[in-house]
Amino acid sequence: MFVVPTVDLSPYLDGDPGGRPRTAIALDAACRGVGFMQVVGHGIRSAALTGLTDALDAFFALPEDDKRALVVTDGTNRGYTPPRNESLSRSLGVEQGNDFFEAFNVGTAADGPASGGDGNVWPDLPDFREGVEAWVGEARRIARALTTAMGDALGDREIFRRLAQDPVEVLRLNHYALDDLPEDLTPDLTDGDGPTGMGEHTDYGIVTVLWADRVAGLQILHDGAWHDVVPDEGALLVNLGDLTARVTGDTWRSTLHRVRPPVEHGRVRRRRSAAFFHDGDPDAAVETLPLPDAVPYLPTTVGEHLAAKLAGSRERHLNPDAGREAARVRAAR
Ligand SMILES: O=C(O)CCC(=O)C(=O)O
Ligand SMILES: [Fe+2]
Repeated sequence: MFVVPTVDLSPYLDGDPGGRPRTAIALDAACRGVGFMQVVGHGIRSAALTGLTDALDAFFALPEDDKRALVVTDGTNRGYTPPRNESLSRSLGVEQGNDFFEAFNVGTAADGPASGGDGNVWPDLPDFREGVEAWVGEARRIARALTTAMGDALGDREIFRRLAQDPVEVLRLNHYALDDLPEDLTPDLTDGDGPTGMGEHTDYGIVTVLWADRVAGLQILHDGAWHDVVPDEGALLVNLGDLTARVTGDTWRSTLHRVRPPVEHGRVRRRRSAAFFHDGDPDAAVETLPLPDAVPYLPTTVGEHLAAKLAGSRERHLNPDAGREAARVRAAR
């Protein structure tokens, strides 16, 4: 049976440091096998989660015009993304229609606008910014603990920290809801088989810390088949991104995933998620470590790699430099 392994991160947070070797071993197994894990022992207080979900609900309930006023056009990965504006599968060089998710992004100065600053825009909603920033603080704390544990598991505690002194970090709030099913999709839809909320992709960075509703929809590719994944009660999902696959020469996996929220009685079931991408410093060099089974990638920098991926998903240029991931998607079709 397919299982997403559980990793207790508390020894790397406020738990007993004596538990670290055990956590590092469990993490290594999860990273080699599935590339996704259920993370428990993260210590996030329920108030922080309520702050996040209240902010998310308030934002996506705004009138369309208010949301569209927060579309950012300077090429940065910020602000509102209306439905059907992106195609995540193009970040892999795979052609597909546009995804129906809508999203809102905030991030750090590391990939902010050329004019300086973090480039964030904020809706005029009480407590929104506080709720989102508090969640970013929690997700960042978890990402740091994870990269320390990942370093331990590879025998070099600082390996990922060296790539992320002042990193690109983006929080994307995702909302999957469709008032009307698009006509061109309706004939194919039976209960349980949804349209593409978010196309198949790998995440771009080092590691992703994902909170999601306990509603089906997230599917991950493992051993050539797509599997539904729902977070365990109180758990966060964590997955590895392409930069980690590059560093480890695919010893650890940047797992393909997609979102197809279920259709119930002819309607898509609403689903929410918040993905925190911990992506590294733009000018950090990314090279494959000499691990026993590593299949080396050509050296690149964090910035060059992210630019190629975002050009695919946002500007619809098929990414020609993602051959290994694209081959896996095609093989599963
Ligand atoms: O909504 C989800 O569960 C996954 C979102 C995701 O994969 C992403 O934002 O990169
Ligand atoms: Fe993702």
